[in-house]
Amino acid sequence: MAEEESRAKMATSSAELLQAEAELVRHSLGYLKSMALHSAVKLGIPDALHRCGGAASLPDLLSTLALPCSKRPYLSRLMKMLAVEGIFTAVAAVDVPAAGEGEGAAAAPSVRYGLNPVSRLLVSGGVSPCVLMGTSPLFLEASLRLPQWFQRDSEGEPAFAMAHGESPYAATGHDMEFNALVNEAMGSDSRYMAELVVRECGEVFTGVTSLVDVGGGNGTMATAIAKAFPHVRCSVLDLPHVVQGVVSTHESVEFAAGDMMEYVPPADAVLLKCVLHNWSDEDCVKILTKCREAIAQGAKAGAGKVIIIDAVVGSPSHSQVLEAQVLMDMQMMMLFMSKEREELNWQKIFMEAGFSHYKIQPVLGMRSIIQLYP
Ligand SMILES: C[S@@+](CC[C@H](N)C(=O)[O-])C[C@H]1O[C@@H](n2cnc3c(N)ncnc32)[C@H](O)[C@@H]1O
Ligand SMILES: COc1cc(O)c2c(=O)c(O)c(-c3ccc(O)c(O)c3)oc2c1
Repeated sequence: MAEEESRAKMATSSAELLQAEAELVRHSLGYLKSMALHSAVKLGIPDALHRCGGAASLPDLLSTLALPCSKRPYLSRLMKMLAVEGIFTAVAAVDVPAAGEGEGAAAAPSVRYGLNPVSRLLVSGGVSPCVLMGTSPLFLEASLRLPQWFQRDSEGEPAFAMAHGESPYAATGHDMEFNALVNEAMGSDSRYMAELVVRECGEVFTGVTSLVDVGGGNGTMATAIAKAFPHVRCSVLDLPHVVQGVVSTHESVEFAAGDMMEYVPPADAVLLKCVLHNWSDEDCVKILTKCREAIAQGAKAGAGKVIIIDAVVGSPSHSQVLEAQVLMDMQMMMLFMSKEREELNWQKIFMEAGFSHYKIQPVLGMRSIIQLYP
């Protein structure tokens, strides 16, 4: 056995072994990337760089952040790591000695850190609440339970519930800080997605006069659709405690309290954004059957459609997109024991719910827009 092992090692070149070791360090310390990103958002670094015109030297950046003197020397380490990971740009600059520093003063090399497309998404108004939710203590504590969760025969109990004694939604019911975090995260994700949907696939709403956003939360997506397409009357269906107290900010957006498992109000089109990935295949069939009944009642015969915004895992154009999809899948498993689905899995659900055909447009990065027809 030992001989076999050493032969296997010899077959692997030293270069490959060293590369493999570096790869393992990257992955085992990968949580430090998440926490460095979390720190950058908490410290307000993307906003600070934005205020500096998009890029700043470390001294300029430090002058806008309220860090204690003892920690100021360490900011360069955080910025260096995040730049290596592609979150910020780092451009070497040469500091010319200030007047009066003397002829002989050496020009000191320095770095200017800047925003790139990734960190620009973290400037206020972007998706930094999603980062804070994904790296929140409640999520991290749940992830620490994963080995125990795999080993324990705990029928139907996700790792989140094993760690906290309740589901994420139950936690939002009494932990106001967590509730605000989840609402801000889902709201920011919807604002950003709505902009892209309107820009990339506005034709989806052609001919639609009424739309119900099922599980539409505080109505961020419905409001964006109503603003972009004034011919669409929108309503949001969500659980009573979610819609209670929500004030509509657009005259053609209404709110209805209800259970999508029981009834979906009639409309030309039904939207489900990031809802089905919380549910089992059987529950998705139930929800989609109610949605099909809603368009059968609300739209002209044969017209009407269900619009799903969710991931379709597999064969994306970028490996980062696949990585994001499988990470979201792990997150769904940890929170709800639900999943992100591949096309064949979706297809089975659509057919069981009585739809005749569907169209997938992979135009939203890790998510797709899927249209279902009766
Ligand atoms: C992951 S959130 C998605 C929210 C929104 N669509 C978005 O993308 O920001 C899922 C939503 O489904 C709602 N929900 C859960 N169970 C529901 C039910 N039985 N009937 C209606 N809505 C429900 C939740 O309250 C929550 O707002
Ligand atoms: C109560 O906690 C929940 C419940 C959910 O149902 C979702 C959910 O559905 C979801 O998409 C996300 C999510 C969206 C975008 C992200 O970048 C991200 O990291 C997570 O988080 C959720 C959190």
